[in-house]
Amino acid sequence: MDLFGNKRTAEDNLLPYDGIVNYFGPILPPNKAHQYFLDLLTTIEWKHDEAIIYGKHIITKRKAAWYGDKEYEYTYSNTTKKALPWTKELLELKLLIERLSFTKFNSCLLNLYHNGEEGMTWHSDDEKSLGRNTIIASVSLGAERKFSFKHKQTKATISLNLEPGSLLLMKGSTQTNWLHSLPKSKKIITPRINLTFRTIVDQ
Ligand SMILES: O=C(O)CCC(=O)C(=O)O
Ligand SMILES: [Fe+2]
Repeated sequence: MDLFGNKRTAEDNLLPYDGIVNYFGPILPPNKAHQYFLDLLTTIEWKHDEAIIYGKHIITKRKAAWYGDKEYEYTYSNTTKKALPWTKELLELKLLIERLSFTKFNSCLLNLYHNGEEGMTWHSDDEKSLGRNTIIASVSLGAERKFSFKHKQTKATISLNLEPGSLLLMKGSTQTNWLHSLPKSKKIITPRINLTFRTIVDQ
């Protein structure tokens, strides 16, 4: 709801300037969202992420996985992953998201946060392989979590709750001008899965 009692819709831009973020709210009924959550828990090849940060070998508590049309390579924090072939559930979700966003995606990064002690620090998804003004579609399953944006220059921040079964689109110059994060919270004791559908420009 805004100040005037009007309901927010997917057309509203959550960012005041320098980028576009659309929140669709739940796009799956609760029972379907829960079934996808359970299916993805067992069918995805979850692995603890390894990273080299300040020369130190780190193994994250959070688990991750990388899928795509081809064996796309995904590199961050000095480690590289090769995309695995789509599973049945991922293809179904990809088709649904493509219909709602009028956008084609060729890859998906998944994250599994076991509870609120796991999160993701401020970053932008501005890897060269995504190209400029890339569109990222983020689907959330499981625990509801807070998600925040911070402008790189003005430091303005915007937060929202990502509900289970919901869709969030980040587009335009969002990744150039804004950071985003999934803050940790001691109150959250149940797991969450996040899928970010992406488009890798040809490698
Ligand atoms: O878990 C989330 O909602 C965000 C994940 C994210 O920012 C990413 O995978 O780049
Ligand atoms: Fe991100």
